[in-house]
Amino acid sequence: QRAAVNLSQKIQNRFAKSAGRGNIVEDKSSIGKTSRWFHVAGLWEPEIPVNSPNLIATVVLAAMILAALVVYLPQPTKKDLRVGVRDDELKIEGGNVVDTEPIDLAFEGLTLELETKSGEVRTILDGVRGRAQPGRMLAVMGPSGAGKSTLIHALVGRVKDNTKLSLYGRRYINGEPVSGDSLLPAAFIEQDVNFFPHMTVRETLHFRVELKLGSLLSKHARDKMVDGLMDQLGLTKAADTVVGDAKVRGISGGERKRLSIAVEMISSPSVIVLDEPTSGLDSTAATSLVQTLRDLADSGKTVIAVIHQPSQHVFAKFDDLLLVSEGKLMYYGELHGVRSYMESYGHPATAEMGTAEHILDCISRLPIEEETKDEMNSRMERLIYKANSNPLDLGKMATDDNGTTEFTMVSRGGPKAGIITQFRTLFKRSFREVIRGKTTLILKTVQQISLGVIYGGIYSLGTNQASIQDRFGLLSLIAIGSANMAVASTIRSFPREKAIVSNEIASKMYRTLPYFIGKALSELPLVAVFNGIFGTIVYHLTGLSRMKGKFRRFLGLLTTHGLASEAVGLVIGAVSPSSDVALAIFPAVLVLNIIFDGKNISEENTPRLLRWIPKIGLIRWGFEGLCVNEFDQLTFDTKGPRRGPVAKFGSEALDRFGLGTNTLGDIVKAQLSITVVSWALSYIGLTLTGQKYLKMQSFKSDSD
Ligand SMILES: Nc1ncnc2c1ncn2[C@@H]1O[C@H](COP(=O)(O)OP(=O)(O)OP(=O)(O)O)[C@@H](O)[C@H]1O
Repeated sequence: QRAAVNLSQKIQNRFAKSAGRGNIVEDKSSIGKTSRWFHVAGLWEPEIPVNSPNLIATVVLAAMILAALVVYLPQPTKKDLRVGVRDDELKIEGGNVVDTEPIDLAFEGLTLELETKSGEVRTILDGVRGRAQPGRMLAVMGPSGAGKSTLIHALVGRVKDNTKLSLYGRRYINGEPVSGDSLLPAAFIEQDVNFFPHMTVRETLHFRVELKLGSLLSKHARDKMVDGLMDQLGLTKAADTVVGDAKVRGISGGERKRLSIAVEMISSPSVIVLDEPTSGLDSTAATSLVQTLRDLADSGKTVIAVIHQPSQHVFAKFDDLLLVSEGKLMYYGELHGVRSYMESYGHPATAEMGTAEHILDCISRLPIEEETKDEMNSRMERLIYKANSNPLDLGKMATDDNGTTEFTMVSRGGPKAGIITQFRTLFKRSFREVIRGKTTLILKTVQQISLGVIYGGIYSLGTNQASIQDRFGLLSLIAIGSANMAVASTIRSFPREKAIVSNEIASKMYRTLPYFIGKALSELPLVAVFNGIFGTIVYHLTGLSRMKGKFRRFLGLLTTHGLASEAVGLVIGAVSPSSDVALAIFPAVLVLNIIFDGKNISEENTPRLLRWIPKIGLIRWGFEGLCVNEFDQLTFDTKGPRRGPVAKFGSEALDRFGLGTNTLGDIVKAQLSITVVSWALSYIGLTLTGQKYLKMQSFKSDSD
């Protein structure tokens, strides 16, 4: 008995010490107003001499200002355009975008080298040349891995920046050389274009038209343009169907391809470059899509498309052909001449064999019929030699300076739409996505209700001493559970959205800031609703305190906690290149947050270097807020079952974990600070991780 009394005394002493510790740092009156704010946000620690948290705040603010300056200050125009080719300044006449000037695109010496892990250099493209002209369609064909996709990315200036890659070559537009860092003003349609799945075809086009042409067109003219584009690309039937994705049933594969062309056609670009537009389509859909491209070419556009195993119908719609194999040019010329060309080099096709199939056989390093290995190699060498030595007119203009002066294509200015239109349009899109994801909405509702019922079925809080432990346990689980859910759902969806958004920002449709504000605000109502559902059930079933105002404050605190958690999810998503990376980072972030949630490790025993973590801890502030709200003014029976020392008042119970030194106001401010700083970090992350492209250096031989 004596030992038990001693132990109890020891524990009480320890708690008393812990309660005292809660007051050690707390002479807030001596801290100025601003410092107090930092203190609340966990960014100020008066008694730590090296003020690292404060340093973090300063660095974050400085980085934000720098990022804002980089993004918002007018970018200098590199060099004026010397020829009639325009940048992305659009001209509008009679409510329509005036067709941009036809573009004749020629290229030579396109070479891409990759430094492999062993230090060797692998040549992915090897001096490819060719020409694409207005009113004509150029097909790029070759075996798998030949370099077709790389070639068209290089042509438009979109080979992703990578220190292991070196890109060489020269491009000419209407005979004049363009600089290596020029992004061609071309519609570039990748193989898989991502769209927001819950928007209809019409809404997707409206969104783009509004942001791309902004105030240049009236509402009526914008509607007319959207109808015109749908008509031109055969999308009228699907106008009011949602676009969909792998999970959401939407328009067909062919219609998706058409939509990706339609969104690029808004600014009526002169060049249309497509990476395998027919892949995944049946032969009727493929033929009909290529006919649409044919119509565009006939209207004066320059069309370049990588095609894979085309049917004879599809193949015959092209005018010119560029064949590559192992990164080397195998043929460039008119399409109708290729069969006889191969025949003239000793590779006749049987009558029943399709031309496309035959030429792929001719340019693949695989034996044709009885061919020996040497014969196969000599066939390849002969074709490579001929393709590269045949004279080719690139339409180069004679210039005084031997064509060495390049002109740079730059996109002048920022988005066409004003900042308010950008914000309004982006908010509308985000909100629509949030509320139209019916399956997600239903699942989340069921999830919140069942969680509330589970907690309600387990916990039954009274006012005895044991209920103190139950209260702490329940509130801790609520804080952990709702943070986990909010962060996880944000990082699952955001990286995919980021891919779309980064492209849209890169094409100067809008700025990062209005996107962020629109996204954050659009999610707020749903955070409040779901927390409301869960909070109402759990609050009433478990028997949390019914004192006046506490339930309302409980819901408010859950909402600010949810908001802060979503913001943290956004940072993880913004700095991660993919969902997989984000999901890999997430457990570590969550575990750290749980460890330092305020009750799992005491402040005294926290390694000194890690003491800043609880100050910015998501769960710590959520847990503390819920506890302060619940225990405030609560009294407990001093008899009956108990865990640890007796606490008559709620404040004594709070003291056990060193809680209760911050007011609810302080806690909400801390949660809002976490939210704002997380938004700022995500904004910086998104701005700094924007896509960069490799600059094309002049010919390989020049630089060797
Ligand atoms: N950034 C890169 N890093 C490493 N290898 C690359 C890179 N870009 C291209 N390659 C390699 O270059 C080769 C050509 O790739 P590319 O995608 O251009 O081929 P493709 O002809 O379009 O093939 P497919 O028809 O199968 O799509 C491939 O072997 C690819 O792995």
